[in-house]
Amino acid sequence: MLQAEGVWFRYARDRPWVLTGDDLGIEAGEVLGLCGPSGGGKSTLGRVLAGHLRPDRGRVTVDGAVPRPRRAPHPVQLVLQQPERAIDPRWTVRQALAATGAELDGLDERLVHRDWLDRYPHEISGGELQRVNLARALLVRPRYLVADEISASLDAVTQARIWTLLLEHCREAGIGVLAISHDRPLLETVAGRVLDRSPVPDAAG
Ligand SMILES: Nc1ncnc2c1ncn2[C@@H]1O[C@H](COP(=O)(O)OP(=O)(O)OP(=O)(O)O)[C@@H](O)[C@H]1O
Repeated sequence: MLQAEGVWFRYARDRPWVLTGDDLGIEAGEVLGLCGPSGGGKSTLGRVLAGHLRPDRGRVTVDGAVPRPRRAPHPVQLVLQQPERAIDPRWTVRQALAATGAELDGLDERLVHRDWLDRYPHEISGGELQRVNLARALLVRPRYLVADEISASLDAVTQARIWTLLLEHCREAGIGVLAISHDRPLLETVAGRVLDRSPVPDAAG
């Protein structure tokens, strides 16, 4: 299980608290939706869960232990809205995937077609690039995936296609997913349950 236990976080000592004792649990293979207004702290929570930000108080555990990836990839991978920011434009798709250190044998070819491998990011569409971005996160065999607005800039057909492929992969591999979006109908379609995050009232620390 991926668990946040009493997590507090603020970006600096002189900044307000964004997370104030948050608790959250995701079972292996579960898809949990996280909804809420802009600025409510959804992305911040996602980044804390994926180990990109360290909580000021509280902890994040995977199966009861705080992940301490040194050479191994983090068991919680984070994928964001804009794949063009995540993938170096000077690398081909193959190079971007290989940079994870994982064998390309494990590539999910439903997500990434072979004939995209030797193209550069600008030579595939935005939806295709997001599929590469997801495949890259899945290539390192995470236990959990935080999908933060991954389909927000895509048309409805592409959005549905991406979620279908992603959920299929995660179901087969038993990967738990935190789907973050401001789009509640989308979350109700893809997730088994949906949590609402309200903005933090002025929190004392
Ligand atoms: N790098 C940062 N440095 C300082 N403050 C930040 C940083 N990132 C986010 N914040 C602040 O933290 C608060 C929560 O932001 P966050 O991005 O987590 O919310 P969100 O619910 O994901 O919003 P949105 O739906 O607009 O993406 C906001 O007040 C935001 O301004």
